[in-house]
Amino acid sequence: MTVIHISAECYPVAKVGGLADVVGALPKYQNNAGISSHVIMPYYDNKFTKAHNFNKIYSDTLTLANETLEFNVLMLNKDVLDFNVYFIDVPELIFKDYVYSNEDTERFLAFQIAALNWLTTWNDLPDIIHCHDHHTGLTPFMMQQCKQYAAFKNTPSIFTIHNAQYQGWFSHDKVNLIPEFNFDNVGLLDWGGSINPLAAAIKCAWRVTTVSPSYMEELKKSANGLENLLSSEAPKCVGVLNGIDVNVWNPETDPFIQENYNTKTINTGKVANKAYLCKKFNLDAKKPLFAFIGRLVLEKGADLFPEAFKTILNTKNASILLLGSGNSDIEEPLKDLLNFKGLYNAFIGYDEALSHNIYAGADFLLMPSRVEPCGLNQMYALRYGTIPIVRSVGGLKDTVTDIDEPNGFGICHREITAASVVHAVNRAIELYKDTKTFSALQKQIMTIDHSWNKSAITYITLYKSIKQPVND
Ligand SMILES: Nc1ncnc2c1ncn2[C@@H]1O[C@H](COP(=O)(O)OP(=O)(O)O[C@H]2O[C@H](CO)[C@@H](O)[C@H](O)[C@H]2O)[C@@H](O)[C@H]1O
Repeated sequence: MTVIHISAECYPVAKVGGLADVVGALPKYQNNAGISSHVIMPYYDNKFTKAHNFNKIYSDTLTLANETLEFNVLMLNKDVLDFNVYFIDVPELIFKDYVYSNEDTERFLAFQIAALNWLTTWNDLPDIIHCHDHHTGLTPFMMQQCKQYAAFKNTPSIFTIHNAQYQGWFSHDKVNLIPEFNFDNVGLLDWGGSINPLAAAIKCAWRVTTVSPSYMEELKKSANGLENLLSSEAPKCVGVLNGIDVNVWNPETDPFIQENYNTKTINTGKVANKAYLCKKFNLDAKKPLFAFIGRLVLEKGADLFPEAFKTILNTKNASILLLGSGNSDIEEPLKDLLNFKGLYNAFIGYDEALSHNIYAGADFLLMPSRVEPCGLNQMYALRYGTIPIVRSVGGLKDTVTDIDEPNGFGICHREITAASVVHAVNRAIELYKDTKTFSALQKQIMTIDHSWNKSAITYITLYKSIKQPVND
């Protein structure tokens, strides 16, 4: 069975967030499980592509409205990433040093058209086309409806929703960017008067998955306008919990961290990694270290931090370190807290190596998300013996059990308020003081298996079960 993942991001080639981690890991685990799994992604002019050699394996032109654009398909050898990655290079549109921009309608449509144009030239068509998020949301529609892709009418498409907040909306004025299709079916593209790639994918894909079972249920009640669509398409939708790449995220071998450790050496390992972080960021290593890594947006609950952190820092009972960037309304008050010298620090930006050091050196990881389709950070934290403090929502609800529950190992809260974050942190401080329980918990959480092994097989079972679109 040959599966093609189509995605805007893939770690380590281009990463903005968790989408890259999933697309950079799932194909590896699927190949290990015995199928042939590949990735098609845009070619960006970034650090990774500059450092690697590519073979040009195909060249052609594509039509985008009235424009004819050249494109190339470049290939990176399987030995580099443990799976084949094919890069679509449309020099006029995609060859840039960023992943997302405000020309994305044209860029990602050109990407999807080029990918399908190239795939139609394959002698044996892939068995499954697996698309990820709205940037590839028009692919299931084009496979089903566009004359030039008639070859794909019987090829199952899977669409995974990593985040339904972003839908890729654009005006019907731009419908002519999409290759010719029977205009009677234009309604498949529409939701609420705009072309909505996410909605089109939910309507046209043979199966839809979300990245955790709880998120699937939550979307029926809150999906940025797509609630009714998701409820009516429920028979073809299923939640499959993300996994993590336990080779990339392994405290025993992680090349980014200061001292490698395992369950036997965690005590000294944690102390060394925490000492490094505290020295680098001028924090008090004697206090429990709370960290946050992620986008500074409402979705992640980051707006609760200024008030919550101020209350916590005033007690002088904790050190706090934050890594992320996002809305300036949230960034600014977080920068104002820098006057709590020795107790608080923030790195506003993106730094992959630092994120590994934080998972390794922090005692607790904060995730007060309003919405969390799955969340990978809590699973990375567990693997590094860092106790997650989460709001029980989406994938966080599916992966973290509160210490007061049977077999619990994390700290959970329900409310989305600064006070509930403070309350959760105070519970964590109490736990930290009980050194015996705290230390046993650190060891216990490192052994929880969140590798992709199980979910990679769940996806393969899903692929194999698909005989026809659910609505036929
Ligand atoms: N400033 C920074 N510097 C360095 N690294 C940073 C960083 N900010 C974030 N990261 C890293 O980016 C990834 C974030 O992954 P998440 O799954 O938590 O969130 P995201 O919202 O991007 O993903 C969406 O897709 C994923 C995958 O399906 C879902 O798990 C999630 O719920 C959904 O919102 C992690 O690897 C994290 O370490």
